Amino acid sequence: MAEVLRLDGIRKSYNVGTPVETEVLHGIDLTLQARDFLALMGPSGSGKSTLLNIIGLLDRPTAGRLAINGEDTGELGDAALTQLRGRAIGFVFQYHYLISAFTARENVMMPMLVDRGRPDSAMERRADELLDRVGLSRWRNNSANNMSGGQQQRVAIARALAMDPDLVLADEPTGNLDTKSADDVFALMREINRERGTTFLLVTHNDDLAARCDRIVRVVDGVIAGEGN
Ligand SMILES: Nc1ncnc2c1ncn2[C@@H]1O[C@H](COP(=O)(O)OP(=O)(O)OP(=O)(O)O)[C@@H](O)[C@H]1O
Repeated sequence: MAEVLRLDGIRKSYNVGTPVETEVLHGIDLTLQARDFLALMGPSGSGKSTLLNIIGLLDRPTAGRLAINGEDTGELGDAALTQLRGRAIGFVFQYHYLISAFTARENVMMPMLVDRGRPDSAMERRADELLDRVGLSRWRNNSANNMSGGQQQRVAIARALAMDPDLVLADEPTGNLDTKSADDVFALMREINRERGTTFLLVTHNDDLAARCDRIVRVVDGVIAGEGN
């Protein structure tokens, strides 16, 4: 099976070279295969967001090796990292970060615009297909600020899929939703994982949702404290 992500001995310190230098990740090893659906859990301050930022190529580790689709990222410069991030990784956050004055379709087109520069009809078709998939066909011309929290999070999921990523990183994607919307949004991610084989890594504090993932990895004080399912 294809290996999407490999972390070997990832360490991360903040404020390096200052008197308050602190190491918050102390050697993380983790492998994700295509089709994995993994919940990352752990107490507040344990290092989950730090780890997610490193996996998402938004921050670099202080030590250790990170490979995406078999490609070692340690040697890549900033431009190459940005390009790899855009093509291989989709992001869903607790707060959707949609552009509120843009329509649902325009929001979903954003990653394609960043990649290709100017809008074209193929982007529109792709955005419409994705909105159809997340159940929002009829809403494509609505501005994001006229949609419910659950609908906005569905738009954010469609946007995360715009570049057909291998890996979707979701940081408490249902943390801001009522129980029913949270359930629907989780079920949608699960369906997409099964249909497309997209790998998902989900940070959650919700035990019920975690129990519905294939793997649960617990981070405590910057180390992996255990894995179950
Ligand atoms: N930019 C930063 N500079 C210095 N310290 C930081 C920075 N970001 C995070 N930390 C520290 O790193 C540790 C891990 O934080 P992190 O946000 O990764 O934890 P978390 O598990 O995501 O927590 P939560 O569940 O509350 O989001 C904490 O002690 C935090 O204070």
